[in-house]
Amino acid sequence: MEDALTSYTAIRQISQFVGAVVFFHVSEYLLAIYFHGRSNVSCSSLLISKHYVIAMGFALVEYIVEIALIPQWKENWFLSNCGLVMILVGEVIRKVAIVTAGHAFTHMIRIYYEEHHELITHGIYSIMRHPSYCGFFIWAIGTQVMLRNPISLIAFVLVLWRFFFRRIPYEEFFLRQFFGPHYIEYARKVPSGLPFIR
Ligand SMILES: C[S@@+](CC[C@H](N)C(=O)[O-])C[C@H]1O[C@@H](n2cnc3c(N)ncnc32)[C@H](O)[C@@H]1O
Repeated sequence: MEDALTSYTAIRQISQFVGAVVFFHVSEYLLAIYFHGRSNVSCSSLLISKHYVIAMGFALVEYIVEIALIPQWKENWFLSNCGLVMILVGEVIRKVAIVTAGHAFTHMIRIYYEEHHELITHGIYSIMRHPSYCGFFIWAIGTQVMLRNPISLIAFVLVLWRFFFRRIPYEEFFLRQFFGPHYIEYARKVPSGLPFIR
């Protein structure tokens, strides 16, 4: 067990995982401060919820059990590197979305119209309506492909898809209230950016 955990494979894959997670959360927090000001940003912008900690904790436990029992399984570097590429691509898509939306981007879904909230339809928002969700979806699944965690991979796909399947209509209910026909027209032309979600 100790040998497996101190192997090159384990050290590299766990470091990549921890690095990806730390970079994701710290950069989300710093961007929120940049666009909304320190006094308007709370620790919730670190995006660390109870469910998230359970999911990531489960993924780490799965990784440790599998590398101890079937270390050769973790050594398919082609797939692991594909996961690393997904992490980078997902991170870039998400951050491009945040920077493009700027002040309009809030971690909590706005349920009241705020002055200066403009509808963003340019840049990456002209390709998909929910680029930050698309980016997070790719990023999170990429972490499990990189770790070569089959159980967590399936669980992440199902749980995240269901989460966005519920969140997007809720968010868009308010966007239609705020921007009326402009949002309806935008949503008619531009896909959501998540598979099988209109
Ligand atoms: C967590 S952000 C996610 C934004 C978007 N769903 C995405 O994936 O890039 C949620 C906030 O963004 C705002 N929002 C979402 N789409 C928007 C758009 N096209 N223009 C302006 N604000 C938007 C919503 O009102 C909500 O408060």
